[in-house]
Amino acid sequence: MVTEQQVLEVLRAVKFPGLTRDIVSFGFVKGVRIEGEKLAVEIRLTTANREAGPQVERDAREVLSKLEGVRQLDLKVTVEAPGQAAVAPQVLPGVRYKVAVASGKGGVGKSTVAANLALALKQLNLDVGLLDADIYGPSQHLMMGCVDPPRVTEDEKILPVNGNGVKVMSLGFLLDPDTPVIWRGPMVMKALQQFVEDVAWGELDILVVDLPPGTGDAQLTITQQLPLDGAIIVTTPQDVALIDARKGLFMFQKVNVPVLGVVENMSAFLCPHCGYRTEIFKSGGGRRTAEELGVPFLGEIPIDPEVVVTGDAGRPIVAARPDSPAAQAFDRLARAVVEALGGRIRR
Ligand SMILES: Nc1ncnc2c1ncn2[C@@H]1O[C@H](COP(=O)(O)OP(=O)(O)OP(=O)(O)O)[C@@H](O)[C@H]1O
Repeated sequence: MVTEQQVLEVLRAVKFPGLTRDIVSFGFVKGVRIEGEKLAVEIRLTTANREAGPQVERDAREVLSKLEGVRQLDLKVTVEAPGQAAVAPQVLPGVRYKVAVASGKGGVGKSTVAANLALALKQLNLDVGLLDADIYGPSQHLMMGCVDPPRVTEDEKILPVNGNGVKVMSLGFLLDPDTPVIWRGPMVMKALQQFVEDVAWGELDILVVDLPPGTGDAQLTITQQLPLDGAIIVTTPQDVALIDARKGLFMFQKVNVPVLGVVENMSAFLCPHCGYRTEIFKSGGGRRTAEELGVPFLGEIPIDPEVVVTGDAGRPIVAARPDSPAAQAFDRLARAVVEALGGRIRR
């Protein structure tokens, strides 16, 4: 008799159309039932690509029909669009909005923006969570000043950690920083699934998700596991960053996640002594890119050494120095995000 293990093994040969990843590691195989020589397999895809369903069905049927010991195959492939109402209630039911913070390239300050955005939303009296899904360099637990690791309740739910009033869950709590990224893949996908299924987020108005930088398979997988209501793309004003910001936009369009807008970080330096504005990395590119791409421009965050110091100290600038120009820029960003989500954000 065929085993579930064997079934999953052969299904690993079925790649998600257009990607190098297979449908098993994406978590699309939802059920395998074996009764004697009868095999029933259910595959549920989350994608906006209409051709994906028939192609996966063809490929899966081909590999499954070659399994010895199977006489009758009942294969069911269903396709749901990301963010579709049918999917949303199962995933994070207490969370009103899930918004990703993404960047086309590393080092543009995506994590800094995610942390401060979460805090600025908190200051608008919202219940906020922050999920750090940056597999390459999870840093939110440090930036948000979370000292203790998460606790597990009696019914085996993980409690997010309080960081400056925001509920924080970070891959950094789980990953040994020395584990090479190449080994992290399966562990990370499992951990992310847990963040969605086993973390007691409770009732939240908004969950901010810090994505890994870039626009590859890892980012796509995460955006497919989490039905997102929107994404914010962080860029710096240099041309290279702007080119990558465009890639970010196209990635979200591919998976049908609305891009709420572009934010330009490290925009200009405002001298704290005389107020003089110096455009260290140029300025205005974020706005131009947003206009070209037809998405809203959500604002500019100035370069400020205090952003680094406060982030490293575990109390980001929005919490530590709410009157500073950078904190005020984050406040404007938070209001723009609320606006982009339709204004009525409270549960
Ligand atoms: N507006 C800002 N002014 C000054 N420094 C900033 C600003 N934003 C971010 N930084 C600093 O830039 C560095 C990179 O920021 P951060 O780690 O948030 O980037 P990232 O895009 O998330 O990086 P990664 O690609 O590693 O995920 C940090 O030292 C951070 O403190």
